[in-house]
Amino acid sequence: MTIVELPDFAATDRLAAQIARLVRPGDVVALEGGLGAGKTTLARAILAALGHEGEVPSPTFQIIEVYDPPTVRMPVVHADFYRLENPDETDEIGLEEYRQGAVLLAEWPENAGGFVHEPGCLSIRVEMAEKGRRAIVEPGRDWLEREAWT
Ligand SMILES: Nc1ncnc2c1ncn2[C@@H]1O[C@H](COP(=O)(O)OP(=O)(O)OP(=O)(O)O)[C@@H](O)[C@H]1O
Repeated sequence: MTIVELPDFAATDRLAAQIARLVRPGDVVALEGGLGAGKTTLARAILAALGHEGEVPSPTFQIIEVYDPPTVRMPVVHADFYRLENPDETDEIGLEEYRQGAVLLAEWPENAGGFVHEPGCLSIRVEMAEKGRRAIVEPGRDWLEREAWT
C-alpha cells in the first residue's frame, strides 16, 4: 500500500501520469471514495495522460463512456457504478464485452462487486486531506511486477 498526497491538481496529474505509463489493456483502476472525494477528477487526469483531449462527461447517468484510439493510446472504459443496485447488473450493461482489450476506470467499484481479486487491479481510495486530497494506492499482483510506486 502506498499513500500519495494530492494537495493540488498538479499532484493528481503526476499520479495520473504514473498510472498512464504503467497501465495495460485489461487492467482496472478501481477508484473508491465518498461523494466529492475526487474520483472523477483522477479518472479525467488519467484519460488526459493517456492522450485524451477535450471533455470527459461524468458517466453517472450513462454508467459507461468509451474512449477509443486514436484519441487515447489504448481503449478506455470509464464507468460509474454509483447507481448500480446489484453487481449482476454489470452483465446487463455488457461490461465484460466493453472491457475486452480496454482499461477500465471504475468509480464506485464496490457496487460492481469490486475488482480487487483481479491481478490487474490498481485500487485507489481517494480521501479528503487537510490540503486537497490523498490517494491510498493498493496495486494488484500484475502492477507490483511492473515498477515501484514510490
Ligand atoms: N487533488 C485535489 N486537490 C484539491 N481539490 C481536488 C483534488 N481532486 C479533486 N478535487 C476537488 O474535489 C471535488 C470533487 O471532485 P470529483 O467530482 O472528482 O469527486 P467524485 O469523487 O467524482 O465525486 P462524486 O462521486 O460525487 O461524483 C471537486 O470540486 C474537485 O475540484
